[in-house]
Amino acid sequence: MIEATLKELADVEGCSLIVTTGGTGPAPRDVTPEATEAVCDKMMPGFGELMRTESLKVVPTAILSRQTAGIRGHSLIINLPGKPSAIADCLNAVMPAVPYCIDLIGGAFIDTDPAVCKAFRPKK
Ligand SMILES: Nc1ncnc2c1ncn2[C@@H]1O[C@H](COP(=O)(O)OP(=O)(O)OP(=O)(O)O)[C@@H](O)[C@H]1O
Ligand SMILES: Nc1nc2c(c(=O)[nH]1)N[C@H]1C(S)=C(S)[C@@H](COP(=O)(O)O)O[C@H]1N2
Repeated sequence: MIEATLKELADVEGCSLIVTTGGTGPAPRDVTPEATEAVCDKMMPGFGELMRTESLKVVPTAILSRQTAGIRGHSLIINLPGKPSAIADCLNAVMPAVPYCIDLIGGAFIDTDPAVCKAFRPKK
């Protein structure tokens, strides 16, 4: 079901950015990273690495999240944990790199409010 939803958002709805919440832990029902890998053409391990690194500054149990990210067509899929504070910690960590990543995969041009998050695009 997660796989079908991710495919629909990417292929039918044409979403440039898809974020999932929850299901990244070790419990039997936590299968979001598996569903993400199953539908992606290419994995982006740096996202999970950075999100866990930042989350570790907040909670030692950050290592329990298997969150990852990947590319399907012109869509970037990012896994976030289910806890609202974890969502904020993780999105704040990776968001500056998201617009440029979406540029590189041919998605929509993403602008951010610099007061909230300053997008980083390397100078051409
Ligand atoms: N919209 C929300 N508002 C407040 N708290 C939330 C919300 N969504 C989830 N939470 C809390 O965040 C925690 C983890 O969220 P959630 O249960 O969705 O993730 P999960 O990975 O599916 O977890 P589990 O497999 O343990 O059920 C839970 O303690 C839940 O109460
Ligand atoms: N920033 C942050 N990351 C976090 C947490 C948190 O409270 N804050 N909780 C951890 C815990 S306790 C778990 S079990 C994993 C997986 O959470 P999920 O199953 O809701 O995705 O995320 C981890 N990452």
